[in-house]
Amino acid sequence: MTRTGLSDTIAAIATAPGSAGVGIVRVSGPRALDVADGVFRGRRRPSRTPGGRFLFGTLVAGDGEVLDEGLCLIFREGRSYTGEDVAEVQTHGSPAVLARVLARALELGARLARPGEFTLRAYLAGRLDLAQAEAVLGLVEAHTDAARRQAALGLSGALGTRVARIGAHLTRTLAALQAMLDYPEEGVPEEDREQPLAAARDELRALVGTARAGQVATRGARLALIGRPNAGKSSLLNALVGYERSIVTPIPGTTRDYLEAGLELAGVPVTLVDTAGIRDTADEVEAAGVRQALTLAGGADLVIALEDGSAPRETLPVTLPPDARVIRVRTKADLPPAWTDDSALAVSAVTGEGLSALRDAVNTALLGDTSRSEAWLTTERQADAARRALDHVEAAATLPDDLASYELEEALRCLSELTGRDVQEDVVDAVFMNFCVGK
Ligand SMILES: Nc1nc2c(c(=O)[nH]1)N(C=O)[C@@H](CNc1ccc(C(=O)N[C@@H](CCC(=O)O)C(=O)O)cc1)CN2
Ligand SMILES: Nc1nc2c(ncn2[C@@H]2O[C@H](COP(=O)(O)OP(=O)(O)OP(=O)(O)O)[C@@H](O)[C@H]2O)c(=O)[nH]1
Ligand SMILES: [Mg+2]
Repeated sequence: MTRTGLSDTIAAIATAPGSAGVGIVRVSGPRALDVADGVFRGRRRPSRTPGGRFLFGTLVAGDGEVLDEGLCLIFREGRSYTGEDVAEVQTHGSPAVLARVLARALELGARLARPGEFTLRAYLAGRLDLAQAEAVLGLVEAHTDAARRQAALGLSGALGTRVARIGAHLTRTLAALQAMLDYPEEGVPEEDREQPLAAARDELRALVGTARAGQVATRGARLALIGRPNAGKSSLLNALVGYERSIVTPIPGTTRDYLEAGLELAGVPVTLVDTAGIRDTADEVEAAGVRQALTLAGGADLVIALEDGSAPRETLPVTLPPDARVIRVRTKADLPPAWTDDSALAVSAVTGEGLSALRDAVNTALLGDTSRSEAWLTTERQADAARRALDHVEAAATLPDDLASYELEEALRCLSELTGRDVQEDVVDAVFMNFCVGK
């Protein structure tokens, strides 16, 4: 479906809807410069202008009415974002102007671009690999610096480089195995096959280990605040977001329905979820809130388990997720402690004590010790391909040479899928489905 009409000339508004300083209509394809000739009037015709130039002039409707003044940028085939002839008409950023310029381009024979079609064309022209195309989408959607950094790394091809390094280890191992099968009497030194295989395995494990951080950085994370009534959950949420989002009273059982608040923690978009205090209760409404709290804890990326530090300790009547997904907090640290526990962070919502240590702990729990300068796996598609590659590599280590070769070839296939050199059309289509029109 995405693959029909790829030699058409396409047009779309490339800037966000609404008023802005400047707005852009982008046209790409074999007739892009003819379309530009029809809508743009300047000292030269776009079709007579070399690539890499821009012209100043007016934008005109079919009946000659001047729509706006603006610029026309000219890119020639082979030296443009899509690889095709491209004309960009840059107007004042008015939705009314942009709508008329686009309408004129369609009148002149362009068709409306499908979502992601400019970037799809760049991919099909070999100007971007699939991981880079995903990074373009990630950049467009990046609302935090952590998301932007990973997308920019992906776009630069850093993920592709990391994957290629693993592929090179696998190819070396395969060559050694092949030599052993072809010339068994000659023998191949142990280090020629064991070492590259171990290197590939270690690097793949590290790469797979970045998937959680990569998805958290791009998609954000949900953090559930869990504890007994009066533990200080709502107060902590308010302290973290910096305003009175949730009702706080000295009465246990204040929060019944859950509520959410968004904030940015260490560059990661975080949704904090305040929940009802967990206890056995005969109150039907409160009991429903308690059940909801347990469900929310189960679905969260990270649970913050709060215990009142100013009162005798009572264990939480719930099974928490594994340690990596829980941060324990002793609340009300401004009051004399009724108990202490080294595994619980002391925090006061009143004085702010411990809040920055809590932010650090959240950051570590979400992003781990993954190096920030290396490219991460940022989509589930990438993570899935890397995990399958790792499975094959781990299988290869335990198998006789001929079967190991097969596993390594499969692993290489998964890696090339990751960067998009060997992917099914429907996988490519699924990636571009998420794009907006104009990208
Ligand atoms: N106005 C505008 N800004 C934009 C884009 C765009 O298309 N238009 N981009 C789009 O998303 C991004 C920039 N990406 C681009 C990537 C390659 C080329 C390009 O024309 N490359 C040619 C020529 C290089 C050169 O002259 O040195 C090439 O690689 O051959 C243009 C934009 C972000 N900013
Ligand atoms: N001194 C002190 N009091 C606190 C602190 N945090 C919460 N409190 C008090 O503890 C009581 C309960 O606080 P909440 O934040 O409503 O507790 P909660 O866990 O949301 O309670 P429920 O919604 O009932 O489950 C209130 O009287 C708060 O003022 C703190 O850090 N220091
Ligand atoms: Mg509350």
